[in-house]
Amino acid sequence: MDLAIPEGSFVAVVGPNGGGKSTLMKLALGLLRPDRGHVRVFGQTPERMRCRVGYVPQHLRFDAAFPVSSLDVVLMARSDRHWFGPYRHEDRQRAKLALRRVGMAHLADRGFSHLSGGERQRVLIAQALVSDPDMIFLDEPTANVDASMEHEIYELLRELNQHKTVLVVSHNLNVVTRHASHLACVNRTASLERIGALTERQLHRFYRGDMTVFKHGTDCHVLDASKAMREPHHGTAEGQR
Ligand SMILES: Nc1ncnc2c1ncn2[C@@H]1O[C@H](COP(=O)(O)OP(=O)(O)OP(=O)(O)O)[C@@H](O)[C@H]1O
Repeated sequence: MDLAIPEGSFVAVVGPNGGGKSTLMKLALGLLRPDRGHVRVFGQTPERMRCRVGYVPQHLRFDAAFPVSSLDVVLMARSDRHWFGPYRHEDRQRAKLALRRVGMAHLADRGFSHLSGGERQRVLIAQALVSDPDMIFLDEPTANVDASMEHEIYELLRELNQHKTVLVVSHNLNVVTRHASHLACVNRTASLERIGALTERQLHRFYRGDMTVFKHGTDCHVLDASKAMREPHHGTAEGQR
């Protein structure tokens, strides 16, 4: 694949299971090394630029039932700065600020295991934000949350996108196409398109199966379900928002 992510964009990474979405993110983070070719992040190797990239992985990296508070979870992202000794005042201030940015300051002392799925996801986003990265990668951040929390999380990402490049893996095309500026279709290869330029045929090619594309209204986010049922291929060839 040959892919260049424009700075400041909001990229939804889509594609079938096993297509390579998580692998692509891990390559860009320097967690995996490519067998061939090279990856550059802000013109440097991913390892050197890791401090400028925040990451919310697909699966929790620790036991969610472990007795730690929301603040502790966010602070964990600062632990690599000083392996010995307690966190510094600056670390705590940054962690509190990150929790405030995701609307979780009031639950800073609550046990992580006592949070709802959506609240946990927000804390994990705060963890990725604590060092104020220029780019944030999120791997299926709304996999276990309801539609309303999913909407809230995407609104938050859109807000973050005012100052940061955002890459989010999702299987919910209907939601991501409302928020993202670009779609990266990944299925062993990859292509990047502005949302408005993507065609239904391209999506078929990447998913290799049947799928229906809905055209979002430009001034209204509520689909008329009965109309959609009568016109199942509402989005037709252009299939954009
Ligand atoms: N460490 C690894 N070593 C070898 N193969 C791997 C490794 N990690 C993933 N793979 C394989 O690479 C392919 C792509 O996996 P990846 O997790 O990137 O897919 P994905 O698009 O994120 O899938 P999903 O939507 O199911 O999360 C899969 O066939 C997977 O089995």
